[in-house]
Order: sequence, then C-alpha cells, then structure tokens
Amino acid sequence: MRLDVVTVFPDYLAPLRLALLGRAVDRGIVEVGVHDLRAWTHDVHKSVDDTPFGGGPGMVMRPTVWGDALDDLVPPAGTGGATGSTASDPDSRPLLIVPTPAGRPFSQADAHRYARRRRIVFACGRYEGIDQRVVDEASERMDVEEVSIGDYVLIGGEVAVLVIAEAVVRLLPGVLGNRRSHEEDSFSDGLLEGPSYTRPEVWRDRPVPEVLKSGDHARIARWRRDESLRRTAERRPDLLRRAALGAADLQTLAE
Ligand SMILES: COc1ccc(Cn2ccc3ccc(-c4cc(N)[nH]n4)cc32)cc1
Repeated sequence: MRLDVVTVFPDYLAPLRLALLGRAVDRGIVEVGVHDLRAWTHDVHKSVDDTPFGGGPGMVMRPTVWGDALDDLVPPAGTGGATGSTASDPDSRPLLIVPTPAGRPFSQADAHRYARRRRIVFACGRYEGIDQRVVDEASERMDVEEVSIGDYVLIGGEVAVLVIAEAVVRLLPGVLGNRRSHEEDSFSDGLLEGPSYTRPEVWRDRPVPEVLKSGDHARIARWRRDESLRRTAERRPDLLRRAALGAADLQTLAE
C-alpha cells in the first residue's frame, strides 16, 4: 500500500514514521509520502486560501493549488496517469480521503475496507475547509470519501489522517506481528473490549479477578464475554442492538 498526505503542516505527520507505523514503512509494508501543499502555490506569498464566496467567517482553501497538487500525485488519464477502475478490481483506483467535520463517520469497517486499497491519498484541509470543486473534480478519476473521525471540531485534517492511517495500517498483514488476530479487536464482535489485567496479582490492595487465574479457559471466556456485554450496555447501548447475542448473553444482560 502507498499512502500520500498533502498538508500545509508536513511536520504534523512525523508520527507516521515512528513506532509500529514507522516499522511498517521500514519493512516496506507501506510506503508513505508527505507533501507540503505550498509546493504547488503560484504566488510569492505561497497563499493556499482565499475569502469564501457568499461571505461568512474564515477562509477557504483554493481549488487551483489543490488541483495542481492532486494532478501531480494522481496524474489525470491521458497524461500517462491512473485511469478509471478496472471492472475486475474496483479497488484499483486511487482513494482520496478528505477529513472534514461534515464527513461520513469513520468506522472499523471503513478501516478494513481502506486496508484493501493499493493507493490512498489524504487531503488535509485547514481554515474552513477546501473548495468543494476539488472533491467534485477529483471524483472524476478517483474514489473520494469525505470522512469525519467524530462529532467534535478540529482545526485541520492532519490529526484525523493520523487516526485513520493508524487504524488502517495496523490491519495490514505483518504489521502487528504475533499479536492476536484482528478478529478479536474491540468492535470485531460488535462489543467493547472488557477490562485487562497483568502482574502483580495484588496492586494497592486491589486483586486480579480470581477467574483469570483459574486456568479454566471456558470459564475465563464466559467471564470476559460478560464483562464485555456489561461494559457495552453501560457505555455504548447503541452497539448492543447490532450485536449477535446468544441466550447466555441475554441472561447476563438481564441480571
Ligand atoms: C464548517 O465547520 C468547520 C470546518 C472546518 C474546520 C476546521 N477544519 C479544516 C479542515 C478540517 C478537516 C477535518 C476537521 C474535523 C474532522 C472532525 N471529525 N472534526 N473536525 C476539521 C477541519 C472547523 C469547522
């Protein structure tokens, strides 16, 4: 997989080269390119924004600058660049992800879907966002998704790109090493992960739950499922409605 990020703050994306993500890059599992949007500006002031048509607060990012940046990263057809998707491989087109407060909510299912793509370009907006025509025009030759990472307002798209990139790259084969499979991830069974414990067995007079030291794997699995159900019912009742619950689960929730 290749990830390209376009931003006016390239240093914000430095974490992509650290720790697990950095190791994935070093091992060639993912290639990462971070590009300063100002490299495509046309004026001495390297301006990337302008006042909004129709008035209103703040500034909007200019389509001319973004258009030139995306043309270089994903050359239009006929310029030797990427063409439309092939029927046999719908994921062959580059995917342009534009974080925005107005986007569709990003989910673990999206992370799995993105992890199958060969090429993802992230457009990091600032100010009040990017001129809408950039998305509209890019949609002619790329798959474009405007994505929100939550119902809160950030200052720009860079942090959202770090969140999405981490959620996606960790799913790539070989990135997490011998860690348990993704199938056991939080949300993988539709429920929240329950509590975890490690040594010492007693810490500030607080013992580890006895069942976890019992060696009875069936009993441990049941206890973990019950804790997961209780935590989900308390913190994310919306997830419960979508989860596949068995009779024992319903018994636990009824207690
Ligand atoms: C019209 O309202 C606003 C429009 C833009 C902004 C600042 N801003 C500029 C680019 C950009 C990209 C992503 C996000 C973002 C994503 C999530 N989940 N929260 N905030 C915020 C962003 C603030 C408010």
